[in-house]
Amino acid sequence: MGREFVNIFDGWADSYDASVSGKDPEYRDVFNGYETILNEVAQRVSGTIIEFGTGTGNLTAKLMEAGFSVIGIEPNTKMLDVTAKRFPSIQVIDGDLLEFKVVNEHIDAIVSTYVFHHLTDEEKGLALKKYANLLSKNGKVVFADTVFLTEAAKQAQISKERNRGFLNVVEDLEREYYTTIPILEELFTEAGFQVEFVKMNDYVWLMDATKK
Ligand SMILES: C[S@@+](CC[C@H](N)C(=O)[O-])C[C@H]1O[C@@H](n2cnc3c(N)ncnc32)[C@H](O)[C@@H]1O
Repeated sequence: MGREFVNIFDGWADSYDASVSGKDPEYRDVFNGYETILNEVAQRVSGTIIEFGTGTGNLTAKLMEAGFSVIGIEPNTKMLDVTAKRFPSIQVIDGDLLEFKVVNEHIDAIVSTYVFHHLTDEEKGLALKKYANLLSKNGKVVFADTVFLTEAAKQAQISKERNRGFLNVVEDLEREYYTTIPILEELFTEAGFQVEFVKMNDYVWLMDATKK
């Protein structure tokens, strides 16, 4: 479940770091302030952390630099290999946002950047309930991802990208499950979290949730 987009990353593993550093004009706005976004996520957590969708390990690096204990979970074999080779001292295991096995660990926080939109809204709700069961009171979920204020704002952004010929971004926005702040607020609250949202760029919002 939630793995329908995993193969797309086979073709992106080698060029992903060029995209996040702004070399792909189509994705420049999506990754605007990428380093700040990763730092902001890392600053809001501590302890033993599950990171979903490690990709090439850029958020993992921030968490490791801060001295945290990281368990990486990544469904794409190529991406998993990149993170595992970059950080041989940590566990990077095959799994996804919904299906993962973490044995005998006390988990303080769950993080991800540019990943949560791979789940439908229904799956997002199931995943958040699963995370709530794994965390103790005051445990944290901190995600950063493309989110829109409203469905109308999403459609306006798709039109803007179509008008400037950024058809890869249009395809991405129409293919995957980019959702809205009110829907996410409801899903986090229903799962037992208190959540706040912080706008990071034209696409990305940070979701900082604390288990009640
Ligand atoms: C856009 S990349 C983000 C990588 C990294 N987190 C970053 O911020 O640079 C998305 C990552 O999520 C992974 N992914 C795709 N579907 C997933 C799922 N259902 N659960 C967890 N990770 C998933 C992809 O394989 C890819 O490594």
